[in-house]
Amino acid sequence: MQIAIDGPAAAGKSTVAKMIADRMNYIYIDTGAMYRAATYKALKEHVDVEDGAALANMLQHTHIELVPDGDGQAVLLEGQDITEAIRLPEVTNHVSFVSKHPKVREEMVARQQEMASQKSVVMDGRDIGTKVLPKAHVKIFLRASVDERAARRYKEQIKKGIETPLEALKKEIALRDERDSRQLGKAADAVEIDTTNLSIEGVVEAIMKIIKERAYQSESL
Ligand SMILES: Nc1ncnc2c1ncn2[C@@H]1O[C@H](COP(=O)(O)OP(=O)(O)O)[C@@H](O)[C@H]1O
Ligand SMILES: Nc1ccn([C@@H]2O[C@H](COP(=O)(O)OP(=O)(O)O)[C@@H](O)[C@H]2O)c(=O)n1
Repeated sequence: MQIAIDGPAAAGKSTVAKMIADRMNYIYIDTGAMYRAATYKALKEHVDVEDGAALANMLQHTHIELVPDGDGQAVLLEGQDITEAIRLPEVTNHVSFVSKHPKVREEMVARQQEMASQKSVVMDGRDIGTKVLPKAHVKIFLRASVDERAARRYKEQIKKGIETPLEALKKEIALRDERDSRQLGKAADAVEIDTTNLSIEGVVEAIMKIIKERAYQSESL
């Protein structure tokens, strides 16, 4: 069983994907964390984020692991825990440059498909329903207005003790939407959910309903 959840930054993908994985007892795979881990390493090793060949070469010697950790998921790079570090603004502001290179995407997509071949998964990202798991049983595309997404990030950062002005977050999200526009895709058979005015529980319930409907449809075939 494969569940694909795509959408732009701060639409709520990882929050609901984790909750769905928990309820279904499936593995959760955060593909954004993999692109973030690659970006973290490129910045650390001074690999030019505009050089696709150099990045692809770097990836050949890069071991990224996603390990279940309590409610969430730890990210290990060559065994080192970089879970927190990959959320820092320096990584966030460079990740779209790394993820735009076709050679980088090819390698990441292959790794993600391999991860999904072993077990039932809920995978979130930008191209899961279109490229990584085109045969996913359930495909969801989450949207929310830029204002709402910026407000969500703002609250999240305040909780972490970081105070970035709301306007700056709004600009950052709008810029990343633009830079990610080629990576982000809504599959023709994806169900779109606008989460702007929905609670987290509301989104989870809507997705659970779709999963149950799909399961019922396949049983009655
Ligand atoms: N429907 C929602 N209503 C309010 N806040 C939400 C909703 N969905 C997610 N959030 C909050 O918004 C923030 C960004 O969500 P996240 O799941 O990290 O988004 P994404 O994975 O799409 O970038 C988190 O702090 C999360 O708790
Ligand atoms: N399947 C994916 C997932 C993420 N990405 C890239 O990785 C970045 C970080 O993804 P993310 O899901 O962690 O970002 P947030 O939406 O959580 O801020 C995105 O801005 C994309 O550039 C991608 O290209 N393809």
